[in-house]
Amino acid sequence: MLPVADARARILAALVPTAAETVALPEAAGRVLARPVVARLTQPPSDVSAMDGYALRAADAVEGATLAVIGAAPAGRPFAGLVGPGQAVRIFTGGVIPQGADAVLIQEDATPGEGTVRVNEAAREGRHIRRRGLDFAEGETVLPAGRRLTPRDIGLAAASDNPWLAVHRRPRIGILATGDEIALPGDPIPAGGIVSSNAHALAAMIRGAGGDPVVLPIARDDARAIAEVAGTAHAFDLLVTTGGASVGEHDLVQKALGAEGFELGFWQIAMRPGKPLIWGRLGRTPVLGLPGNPVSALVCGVLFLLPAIARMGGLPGDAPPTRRVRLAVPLAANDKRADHLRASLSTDAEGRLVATPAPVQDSSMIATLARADALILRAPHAPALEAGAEAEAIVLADLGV
Ligand SMILES: Nc1nc2c(c(=O)[nH]1)N[C@H]1C(S)=C(S)[C@@H](COP(=O)(O)OP(=O)(O)OC[C@H]3O[C@@H](n4cnc5c(N)ncnc54)[C@H](O)[C@@H]3O)O[C@H]1N2
Ligand code: MOO
Repeated sequence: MLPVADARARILAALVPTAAETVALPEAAGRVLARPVVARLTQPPSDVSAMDGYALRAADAVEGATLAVIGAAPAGRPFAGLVGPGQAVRIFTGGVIPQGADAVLIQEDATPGEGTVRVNEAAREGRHIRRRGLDFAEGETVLPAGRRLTPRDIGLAAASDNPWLAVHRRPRIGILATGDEIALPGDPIPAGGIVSSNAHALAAMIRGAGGDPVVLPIARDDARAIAEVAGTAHAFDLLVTTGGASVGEHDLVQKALGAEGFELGFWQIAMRPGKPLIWGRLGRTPVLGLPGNPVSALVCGVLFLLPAIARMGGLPGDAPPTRRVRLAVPLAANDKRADHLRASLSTDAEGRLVATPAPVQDSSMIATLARADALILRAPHAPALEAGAEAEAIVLADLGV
């Protein structure tokens, strides 16, 4: 059985980022840049005033002086003339500093007269002037490739006059749920059957992580039904299956896809839940075979599918971030499989996170997973821990899961 980190490294090594597509700015938030964004202009384009007041020569602006006001420079309407000795131009925030002026006297420090202004406080050279190019210059790379675009980045792309951006295409991911016993929510449920939750939960996880999920019709537990989807695999950047990953006679995913040319990368991870995870390739399409148990499928989604989507979307695809928590109860020593205990979080009097594991950790219990805030990580053979001891945990809300 493969360690979790090795499995993730092998999955990430086999994936490549999707090609670039061009999208308009309103579509670009949350997408990952495939090419850098280069400023198409200099910002600000000229020296401009940072305040409402008077543009003048600092040498003239001594306390008590009266200057002639020879014009105005509102934002967007520069004053064409020259500011000479003893002169000033009325200026407003964002207005271009007229030639000859080297300071701005704010209006709170001035008294306007008839075509004049009295200086009540001396102005310093350069004061309240934003220099040309203060923010960025034409030709400068303002956003690097590989960056997930924040709303602030969208503002910068707009300010630098880039209405279209090259971003990685959303990875298109097929989801195939398998099993004779499963039915879609709302459909008739066969005797002894259950309603499929995995495909819906995985689709939501994929969409939230920036992928484009396609839920395929449920495949029955016979080799022909599963093999049928092999024909559609080429349409996807990744095919995710759930169920049929384990060792029973009805666990057919490897066998059925094998007849269609499936090449196994690895199978079985030293982890709980999620041991029977399958990784391989069908033609050019990578295949991630998740276990059928809902908690196993979704924990594997957090540990392997989210990094895979990040990698295909143009990001590095790191391990999920963890935080240090304190245990509310003691934990027994762990066995040889890395464990991921579903836990609720609270905050103690010192503001530290405290984790309480659910009393029953069965991998079929979707309600327990839905109510959990975190997965407490237990390394293989981790020793027993006292209540109050520290542990690492994945906080599910950190991942939007
Ligand atoms: N003898 C052994 N038995 C099992 C082993 C093992 O090592 N030796 N591994 C166990 C572990 S661990 C897991 S996890 C499960 C995973 O098995 P499969 O991936 O083959 O999943 P299924 O048998 O198809 O289903 C398991 C369970 O999950 C339910 N299921 C399936 N699909 C869905 C769905 N789309 N939505 C909700 N629930 C689903 C299914 O009804 C079963 O109850 O194997 C253990 N067995
Ligand atoms: O690993 Mo299974 O996922 O323990 O139920």
